[in-house]
Amino acid sequence: MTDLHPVIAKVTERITERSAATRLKYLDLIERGRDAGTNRAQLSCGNLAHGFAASGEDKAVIRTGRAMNIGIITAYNDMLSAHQPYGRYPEQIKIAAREIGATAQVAGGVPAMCDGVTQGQAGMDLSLFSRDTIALSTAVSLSHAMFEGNLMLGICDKIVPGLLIGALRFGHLPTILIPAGPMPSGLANKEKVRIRQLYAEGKVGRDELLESESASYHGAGTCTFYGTANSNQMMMEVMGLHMPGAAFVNPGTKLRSELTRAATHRIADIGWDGNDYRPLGHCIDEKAIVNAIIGLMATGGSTNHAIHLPAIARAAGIHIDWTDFAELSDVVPLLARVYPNGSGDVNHFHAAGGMAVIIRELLDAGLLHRDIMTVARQDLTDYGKEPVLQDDALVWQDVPASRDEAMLRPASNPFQADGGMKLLQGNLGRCVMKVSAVDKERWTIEAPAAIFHDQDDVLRAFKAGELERDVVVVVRFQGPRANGMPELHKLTPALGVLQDRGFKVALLTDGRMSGASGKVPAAIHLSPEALGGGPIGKLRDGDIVRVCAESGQVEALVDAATWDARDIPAAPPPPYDTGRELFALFRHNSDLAEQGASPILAAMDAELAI
Ligand SMILES: O=C(O)[C@H](O)[C@@H](O)[C@H](O)[C@H](O)COP(=O)(O)O
Ligand code: SF4
Repeated sequence: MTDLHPVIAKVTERITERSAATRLKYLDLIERGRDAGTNRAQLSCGNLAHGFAASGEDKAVIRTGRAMNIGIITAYNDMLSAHQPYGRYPEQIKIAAREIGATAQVAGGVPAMCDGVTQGQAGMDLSLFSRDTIALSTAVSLSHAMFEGNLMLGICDKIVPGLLIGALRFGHLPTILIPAGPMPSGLANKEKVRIRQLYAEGKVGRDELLESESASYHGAGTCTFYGTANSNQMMMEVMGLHMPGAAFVNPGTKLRSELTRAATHRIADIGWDGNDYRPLGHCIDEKAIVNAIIGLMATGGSTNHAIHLPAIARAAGIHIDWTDFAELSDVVPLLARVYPNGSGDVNHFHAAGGMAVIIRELLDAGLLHRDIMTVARQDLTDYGKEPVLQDDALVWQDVPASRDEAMLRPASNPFQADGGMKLLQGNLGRCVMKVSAVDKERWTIEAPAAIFHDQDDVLRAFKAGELERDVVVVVRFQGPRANGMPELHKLTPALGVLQDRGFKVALLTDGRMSGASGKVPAAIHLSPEALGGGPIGKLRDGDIVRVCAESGQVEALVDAATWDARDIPAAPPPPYDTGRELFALFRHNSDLAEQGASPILAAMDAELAI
């Protein structure tokens, strides 16, 4: 067994020191939450009667208060293919709870946006702030204080981060995330993208495009690319917040339902009345957060977590930054190539050994914290195994080696020596670039800027043939305070066409990209954003811009006198319609992407004077 890598130990220690005061305040909060605050013992008879009035066959048990009453937070809706299976989960969970003498009630529902449905549309401007909306909805649900355990049904992009942010403020509760798994593989992602690029070039029509998209996104379950949703699933494994190996088991299978049943039984074992209390606020500590960053680097996970993880950590009193990400990225090898970082999808990844291999390989190489409080019986060791049914019984088995080294490799023979998420900084600010899906010769792009304030204008310029050259496409006023920091993933096919035509192409933005974006170098989350005076606002058409993932540079190659004399152009009008005006409060109070772009945490920290 190899000792923990010294850089991982150093970064963990730095985070722990940086967070000491806020973490202590947080631990005190959850201590009080258990003993004197948010639980049934504090409720009056009237409160309790309201709480169990409609609980039917569970009423007698809930009324006695002698068994765990489990709160279920559900993000069910029919918009996300990933969440559609959750419709029947509460009934399954209630039955499983009764099997062990416990009870379960739906504490509340949270909204969930499908970024695939809103991609490129006005709704995408609500996407990032839907995370904080979910956190607030989780708090409203748990504020009923009727529960001694918390099971959360959420998978996709902003939903898991939002659920964790909200639940962490009730961190005295043992909490398990229950996934529903990926849809079976349909049309290969690479073929889907090929048809998209043909459509962008006008070589196929809308009918053929719709046929291709429908063959790719064809059923219930999470989309099979390795984007933000499946990065969430990976993170829940390396943080020990799922039942081990639950991440990528398909919906509608017996194994899936047995894992849901096991989570329900397990939550009752780890409450404060037992001898194995595992509250969420102790499970998510500095080591678990570092494990999540390491998991992102080892698997080529979504850049969106460079924003969500700082927010999740802050909700637990822990402060991380992009320098932490970059230093961990430098020492964590890339062990998986799942689309867009490779051609296989998450089903192929799981069949190859999936998270069990990733975790065991990283643990054995001293590249993960093993000694974290997980929801399973032991520490993270339990997560280096995969769940299977033996004679219909759920067991966990070793996975000695990858079953497909074309997409999953041992730490002794990685795809890349580092994790591929780079920190870039310079006279334009700080940003991140994921290079695990970018060919090495495109890690440095130096070209004239083409400036846009709207992604649709980029597509209009592309269609008009105005971008047929080496170009750094700059899309600004896309930050959280400007328009809610949408993903600009709709640009990927057009930029991919330009790149395939042999041009040197890069995207530079204070906005975001999808976790599914990939082959075009994109320097994103540029902070400070244009609105409010960020230097990206000083750029002009034709300026030479250099983005370099090797040297970590993002520079405008403009002489200092000219640069200093420039002002920032007027911002576009704030977004209006599709409910976007309702989120003005969030835009006006958001903090930096590197801090989590969270209006609710910014206001909370200000009020707590943290
Ligand atoms: O961060 C992510 O992973 C994306 O937000 C993803 O959830 C979104 O659904 C993409 O838009 C899907 O990709 P397509 O838009 O290419 O289908
Ligand atoms: S992965 Fe993205 S597109 Fe697929 S269901 Fe989740 S949010 Fe929607």
